[in-house]
Amino acid sequence: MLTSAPAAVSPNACAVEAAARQFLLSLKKDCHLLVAVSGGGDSFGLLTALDEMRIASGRPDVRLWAATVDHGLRAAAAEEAAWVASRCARLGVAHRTLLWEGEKPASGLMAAARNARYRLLGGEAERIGADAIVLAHTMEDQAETLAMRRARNGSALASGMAGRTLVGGAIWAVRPLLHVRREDIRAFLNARDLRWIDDPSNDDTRFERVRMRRLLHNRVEVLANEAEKAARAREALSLRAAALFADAVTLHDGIVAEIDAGRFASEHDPARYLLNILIPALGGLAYGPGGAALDRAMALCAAPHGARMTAGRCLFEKHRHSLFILREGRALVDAEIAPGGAAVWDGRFRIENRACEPRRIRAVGDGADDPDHIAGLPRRLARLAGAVRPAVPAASGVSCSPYLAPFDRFLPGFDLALANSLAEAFARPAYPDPALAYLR
Ligand SMILES: Nc1ncnc2c1ncn2[C@@H]1O[C@H](COP(=O)(O)OP(=O)(O)OP(=O)(O)O)[C@@H](O)[C@H]1O
Repeated sequence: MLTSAPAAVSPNACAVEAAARQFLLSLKKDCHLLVAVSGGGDSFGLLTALDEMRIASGRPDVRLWAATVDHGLRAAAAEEAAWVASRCARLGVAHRTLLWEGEKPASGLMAAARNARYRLLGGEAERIGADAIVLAHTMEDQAETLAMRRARNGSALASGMAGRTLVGGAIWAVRPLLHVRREDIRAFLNARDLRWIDDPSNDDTRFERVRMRRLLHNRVEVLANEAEKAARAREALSLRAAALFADAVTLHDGIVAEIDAGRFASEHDPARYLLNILIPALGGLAYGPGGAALDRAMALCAAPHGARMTAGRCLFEKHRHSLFILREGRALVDAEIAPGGAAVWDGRFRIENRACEPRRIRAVGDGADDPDHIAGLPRRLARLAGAVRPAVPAASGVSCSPYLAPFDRFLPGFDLALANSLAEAFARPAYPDPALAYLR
């Protein structure tokens, strides 16, 4: 384990105190926070600042917990978590180490580790009854994220990280240091003679983020300002998409979207944004197809009757004035659900098994459903839609509720209104309102 304390002390150490104070003052009374502390300078600085400023800003009612995720990927991780635990004990903050157990994937390890980290933090927040999770992403993280998304998507509409993200449909993860420079956090810790752990992967140029960091040099503030503007533009676009959803989309039985093709063709930007959410919601994937697939789907709005395509596990069909979208009938995988267990099936339905035996969930398949069952749908589409539902026999002890893949794992704050419009149409509860969850 390495700890370090570079000598330079920036005059901006108080930026950390100011951000912590502002955040604390925004919180509801008796707010319970779970601070995600890796032991690095950013998150240890955040915990220290929140602890100190709780008293200094007159918010002793705010209670802090801390958690460290040991991904089980580096030998030193357990020792680092123990170090965080010892620092928390000194501050009088309850701490828990959360271990990522089970098989690790051979590819996509970093994304899987990130998903596991948020799942574990969400579970711990629920266990202790926290009102929000607090993360220590900095201005540098914001600038790197924006630059990486631009490089990947080549889009002028790329945005940075949201100031808050709903995790697992249940708890908001908040980023109060998004406007604070990393060097200021280091200066804050140095001024208190506190040390932290330097994670060696922060210098590992096999990671895109590390390579991007080296390229950015002195563009951090410029990019962070651009991220701020992009966030406002994205939120406005998302609101327009929500209005378009209400006006120009009919959802049949929570399984087929019927789009007013003329409206979509005439409102290109919000329509494209909305399609990139509707497609994964109906296809059961976490992300929309973006790029060329999305352009083809938009072009289909103006195509003649009978035009078809597939993308993002969805079938698209143009009928006179409507574009229909539904899950296509391939790659529907069976799932076995243990007694008393729950799982997400096909990324579209949350299935709970209250029976005493395991239950195997599969798609209804061809020819099993009443083709006229879905009112207002052409018979052939009704039959196709019936076939991609989960087969849930009556009185089997199994219940099934809609799952919105693009939002139920991670919902960026920008999209809250849009997510709630979809939640209502899919007949599922609204997502938690930050104003009720943790804000004053
Ligand atoms: N092992 C960990 N245990 C607890 N919290 C962590 C851990 N790793 C990261 N965090 C939290 O997440 C914040 C961001 O960390 P980091 O920049 O490494 O994550 P990232 O993967 O780049 O971002 P994201 O988690 O949004 O994808 C940290 O400041 C800390 O609050």
